[in-house]
Amino acid sequence: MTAPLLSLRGISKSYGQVHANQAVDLDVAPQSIHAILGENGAGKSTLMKMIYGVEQPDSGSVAWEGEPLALASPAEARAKGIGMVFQHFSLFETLTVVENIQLVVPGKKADLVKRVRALGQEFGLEVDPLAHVHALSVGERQRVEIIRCLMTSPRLLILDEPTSVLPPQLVEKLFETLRRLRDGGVSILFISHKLEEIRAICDRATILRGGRVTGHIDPREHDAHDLARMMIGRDMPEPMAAVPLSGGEKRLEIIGLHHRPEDPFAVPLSDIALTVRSGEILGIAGISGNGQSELASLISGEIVLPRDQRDRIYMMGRDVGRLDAAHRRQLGFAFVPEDRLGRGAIPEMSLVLNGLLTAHPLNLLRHGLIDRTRASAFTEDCIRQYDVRTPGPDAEAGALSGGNLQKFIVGREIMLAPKLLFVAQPTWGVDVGAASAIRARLVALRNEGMAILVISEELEELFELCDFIQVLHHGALSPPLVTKETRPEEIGRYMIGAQDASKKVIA
Ligand SMILES: Nc1ncnc2c1ncn2[C@@H]1O[C@H](COP(=O)(O)OP(=O)(O)OP(=O)(O)O)[C@@H](O)[C@H]1O
Repeated sequence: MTAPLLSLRGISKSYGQVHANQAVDLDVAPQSIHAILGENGAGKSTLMKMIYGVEQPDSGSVAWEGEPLALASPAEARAKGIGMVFQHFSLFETLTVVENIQLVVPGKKADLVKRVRALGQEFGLEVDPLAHVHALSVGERQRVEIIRCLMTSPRLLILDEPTSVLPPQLVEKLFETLRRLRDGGVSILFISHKLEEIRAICDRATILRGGRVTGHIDPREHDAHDLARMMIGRDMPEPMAAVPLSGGEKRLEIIGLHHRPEDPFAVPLSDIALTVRSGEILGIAGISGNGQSELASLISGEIVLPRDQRDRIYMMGRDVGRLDAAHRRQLGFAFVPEDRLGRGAIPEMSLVLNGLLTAHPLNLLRHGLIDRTRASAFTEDCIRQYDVRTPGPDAEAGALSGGNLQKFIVGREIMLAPKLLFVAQPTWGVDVGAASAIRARLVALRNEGMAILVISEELEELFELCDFIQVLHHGALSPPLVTKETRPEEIGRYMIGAQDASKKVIA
């Protein structure tokens, strides 16, 4: 093998009692796309943070082109030619796209605007350089992160789950970008839970389990089942079979909803209509930035409708358009937002307190004070049932790995036993084993009569979960399509606004 670009030997890192990485060896060859595989909490992000200078190893050595390397900060890593796109974004919401880029990339604003547009077009990462970040969807924010990284011309690019919020069309485009970068001399470290993607794009893979390397392989020589087994150490759980539709009562109904958000960068919604009944799962497909976050805010109650908009949103038979989130929850509504660190959890607070945020009605308070015993018991139950890997209920939410925090939030909301559950991006960042466990749980709840609404950019996920799918495009929803009778390409056509077929639409 040619001399490695980057070489790690015996790298270890602990956080208190948690051994996030133990004696990790890794060689990244020049011009390679190298996958780092492992279940939630296996230590992938920690390892990447050490390579990028965000964290420093407790022991072990790093060599860059054969020379010893010790990085005290990301700025030093960037100066060496190492760039990283994080799983959780590091953009300032109140600044525009180009202002965020200016913080890292030197240059005049006007020139940077031009470069952002040009790079966006070249790599299928279009985003308005003058838009404010707070008005962008998760998918668009990720595009900004990737563009910002490419603008520093890295020799090693670290991508932590880059495809998790990209629609299928853009994943293929991103892969073309990555191949082009590799052919141009850049090496890429690629973290993903999507095993088919790893097989499609990576030429090497290193597998981590419990912070240790369990193998270095060529992923093209193994099928996805093999890879999953190596990662989680056992076979994948079987999908849960859905019982026939019950035709139950309407738990969510939206009728002719128009909404023009105050924010000029947000997507206006027009004539939204959907129904979710007890015992069924409705999925909303679509490319991010087509109105998903606006629709989610209106359903969750984060935004209430103006006085003149009556009879637009019904939950459990009640007009809830003017009710806030807390009142909607009182009716039996629960919600998992897509943005787990901003809306789903408070990173600086313990899991117990994060549990209380929405689960306090489950008798976790006494005389207006927190009942520690019950609150801890609730949190421990959630940790156990949803296989959340953490030292315990007093751990800070922000210290959990991304997938483990997602499992915690999904678990907390399901444990409220809602009549209507709304989940945005249910398995974003969750490893394959845990993702199939979450999906199986959602189908089981549907079988027991819960009404479930799911927003996801992953078509495969929607096809596995949903009875019906509607597609959101430019703020308008397609009619409901019966999942069993619909092919993914048909959904794809609605996603890009090229479909007008009315067949297979339910009455
Ligand atoms: N700042 C921190 N403080 C305490 N523990 C931490 C911290 N960062 C990571 N950990 C712990 O280290 C372990 C490895 O976490 P890491 O984020 O590297 O996992 P991961 O493989 O990237 O997981 P995921 O796929 O869920 O993103 C986990 O048990 C996590 O809880």
